[in-house]
Amino acid sequence: MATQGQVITCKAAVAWEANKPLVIEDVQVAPPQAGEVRIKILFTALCHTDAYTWSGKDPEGLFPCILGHEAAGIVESVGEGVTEVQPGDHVIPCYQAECRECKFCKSGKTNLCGKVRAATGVGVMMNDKKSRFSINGKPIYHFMGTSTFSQYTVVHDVSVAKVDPQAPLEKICLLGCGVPTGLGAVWNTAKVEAGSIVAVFGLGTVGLAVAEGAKAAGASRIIGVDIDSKKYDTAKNFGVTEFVNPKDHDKPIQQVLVDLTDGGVDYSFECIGNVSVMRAALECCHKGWGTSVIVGVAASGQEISTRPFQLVTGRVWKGTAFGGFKSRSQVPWLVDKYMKKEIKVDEYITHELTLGEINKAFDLMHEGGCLRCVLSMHE
Ligand SMILES: NC(=O)c1ccc[n+]([C@@H]2O[C@H](COP(=O)([O-])OP(=O)(O)OC[C@H]3O[C@@H](n4cnc5c(N)ncnc54)[C@H](O)[C@@H]3O)[C@@H](O)[C@H]2O)c1
Ligand SMILES: N[C@@H](CCC(=O)N[C@@H](CSCO)C(=O)NCC(=O)O)C(=O)O
Ligand SMILES: [Zn+2]
Ligand SMILES: [Zn+2]
Repeated sequence: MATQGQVITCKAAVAWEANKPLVIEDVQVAPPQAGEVRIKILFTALCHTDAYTWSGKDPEGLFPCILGHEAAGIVESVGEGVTEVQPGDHVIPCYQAECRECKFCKSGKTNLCGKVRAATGVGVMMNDKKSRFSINGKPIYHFMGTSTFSQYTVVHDVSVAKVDPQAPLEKICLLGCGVPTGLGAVWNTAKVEAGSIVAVFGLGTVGLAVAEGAKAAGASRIIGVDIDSKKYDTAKNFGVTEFVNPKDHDKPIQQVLVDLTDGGVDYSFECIGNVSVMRAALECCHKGWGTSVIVGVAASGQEISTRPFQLVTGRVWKGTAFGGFKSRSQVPWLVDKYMKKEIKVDEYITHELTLGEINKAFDLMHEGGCLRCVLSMHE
């Protein structure tokens, strides 16, 4: 291939500083080194975690950087020793790696992987602890090991899922984060059983995917909780059977839910990133067995609290990263499920823009009507 082994200059949205508009720059992308893969990103969506890091509240946030972690593309070239993908393969970059060799991967207890996490947390590649992105010699940090707001990116080979080439990349890019997170929170982390009563706090993409997962698991009631009542109409299509707006009640929301459910829900999911809501989500769980899963990402310095008595009396507090899915093994399986129409993806896409319109896309994210906005990277 003509570009193999060469530096590629392409367009990328660079976050120079926290909260300052992203700037479309000509960025130099170095060739992949051993164990690395260079990907032509065709489509990327925006996730609230990109906005979180951009806001400056992420303790791992480094600037200047290239954000983005929910994308799909085609392998352009691979570094030495890469065997599982080759140029031309259709792939989804995975911010949660899966090396299949480390203590985490071999534990059988978690989807977290330890192989490259230290490097991805400080915005560099593991080989030489340097970035593959630069602008006129000035390094630009990677983000979450993916940096998909660039027409080309370099990732570790343990962070690439090879997927069905028939699958539409402009849709399956969503399987890089939000949708699997919600589905997996229900199926892998909570393991919701048929007949369960479920409460979902926050009806954005992640919360709606929780509802979808709970419906598939056979939940008998799926109670959506959101401060925006307009969310209920859409949420019904994803399985939400009842809706509660905390603003319509004088009582604390946990009490409202306990009263509605004869003592509390079997499972609750916090899909917002608000530590007060995390407490409410735990405390609305049924005594003796109710389990609450934290999915939302809260800002640096925020802490959760509750009376220990809540746990002493049998409630369980858990969290989930990427819904507990093993990325390289299970993202292709999720793509296949989408192709068989067993899970929704298209329904979460409310807007489509281009890379050049990325700041507008971030503005849209803060509007109630936006679930996922997909950017076409080469228009
Ligand atoms: N753990 C993971 O692996 C993982 C993966 C993806 C996203 N996330 C996180 O999940 C969270 C949700 O992501 P999203 O894309 O669905 O976000 P979103 O902003 O689209 O959805 C959040 C919803 O919460 C509602 N809300 C806000 N404050 C509320 C309150 N006090 N009470 C009730 N509802 C409230 C909003 O109206 C909105 O509908 C974010 O924090 C994101 O960073 C975590
Ligand atoms: N740097 C952040 C981490 C935030 C966080 O918890 N990220 C989630 C993914 S959010 C995707 O939209 C996650 O999977 N965490 C596990 C991991 O990062 O290994 C902070 O410190 O707040
Ligand atoms: Zn995300
Ligand atoms: Zn591993």
